[in-house]
Amino acid sequence: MVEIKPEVNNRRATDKQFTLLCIDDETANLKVLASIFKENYKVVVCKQAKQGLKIALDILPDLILLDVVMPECSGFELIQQLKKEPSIKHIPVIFITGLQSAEDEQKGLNLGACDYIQKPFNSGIVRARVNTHLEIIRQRQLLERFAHFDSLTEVPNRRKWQIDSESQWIFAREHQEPLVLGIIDIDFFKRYNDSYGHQQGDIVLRKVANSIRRVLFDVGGEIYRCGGEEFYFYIPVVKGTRVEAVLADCSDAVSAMGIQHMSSEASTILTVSIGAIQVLPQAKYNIEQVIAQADDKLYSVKQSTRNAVHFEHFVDVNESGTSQLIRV
Ligand SMILES: Nc1nc2c(ncn2[C@@H]2O[C@H](COP(=O)(O)OP(=O)(O)OP(=O)(O)O)[C@@H](O)[C@H]2O)c(=O)[nH]1
Repeated sequence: MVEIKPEVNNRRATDKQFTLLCIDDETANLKVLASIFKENYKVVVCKQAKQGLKIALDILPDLILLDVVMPECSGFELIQQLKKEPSIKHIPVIFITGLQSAEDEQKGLNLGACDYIQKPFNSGIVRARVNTHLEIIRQRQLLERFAHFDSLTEVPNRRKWQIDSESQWIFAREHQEPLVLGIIDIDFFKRYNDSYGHQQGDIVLRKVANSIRRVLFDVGGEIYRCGGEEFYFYIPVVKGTRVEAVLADCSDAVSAMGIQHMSSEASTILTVSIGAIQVLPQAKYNIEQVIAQADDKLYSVKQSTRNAVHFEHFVDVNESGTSQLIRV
């Protein structure tokens, strides 16, 4: 059983190991819940409702077990706050409470709880109910994985790009932070397939995607397979992000694998071309316009040497048709 302070920056829950957050003002109840679940799950306990909200935001648990009657903030109040937070509103909440009336149970469920367990509870029943909800979560995560990840390369797909690029865009706009959007394309990949076979081409696609993904991961970015051998990516630009260096690292990560490509005109090894645009998101333009410019940059690489990065700041074409460089 771990009791944690909200300021501690805990690791996020992964789908390998479920994390339960138990919020109850009674230490004895927390001990019982922890003893039931600690063998199979990571259990985080918290004695104060308000702290519970902070912890939930911090660790993103898979499931929350919530008492109702607590000093300073009831479980009914807390669930309403939890459901207002975009990053945690999807997390299932089970009330575990001494309140036994049908009205209270109805209220709890109407507030968005997925289950309502009355105290004193039977350990076996609590375990069974929690396991059922975790199984639903497991299934949902699996479905999301199928829906959002490319099965060949295992990087996120176009559908996920649409979701993530939108939220990155909104975040950057709200925080007035620049964002880089770009496209990566493997050079002479048709010839690679023709020379080394489609199966080998598949292996290379996976290697390329994941080598770049590792580079982007370090700077909070992500790569998406949006076409056969075309990948979109974003990089959030925060203080200290050296965008040119990151883009060069992406290109170098592919070259460093030293994958032989004798029919390429760009090199004797497999290389990529990258077009990228940095933008300070504003309401008057959108992701598609920026990606279109990144595509122009990619096209210009493909028309020249390939195996290179063309990177620029977003150019806004105003109503009079003249271009204007947006300062970022
Ligand atoms: N092995 C494999 N090949 C793919 C897959 N998806 C698309 N491709 C191939 O990627 C190649 C893309 O070819 P082109 O669009 O002509 O581009 P390119 O040969 O890379 O030429 P440039 O982009 O101009 O350097 C095609 O031959 C497709 O068959 C895939 O999932 N696996």
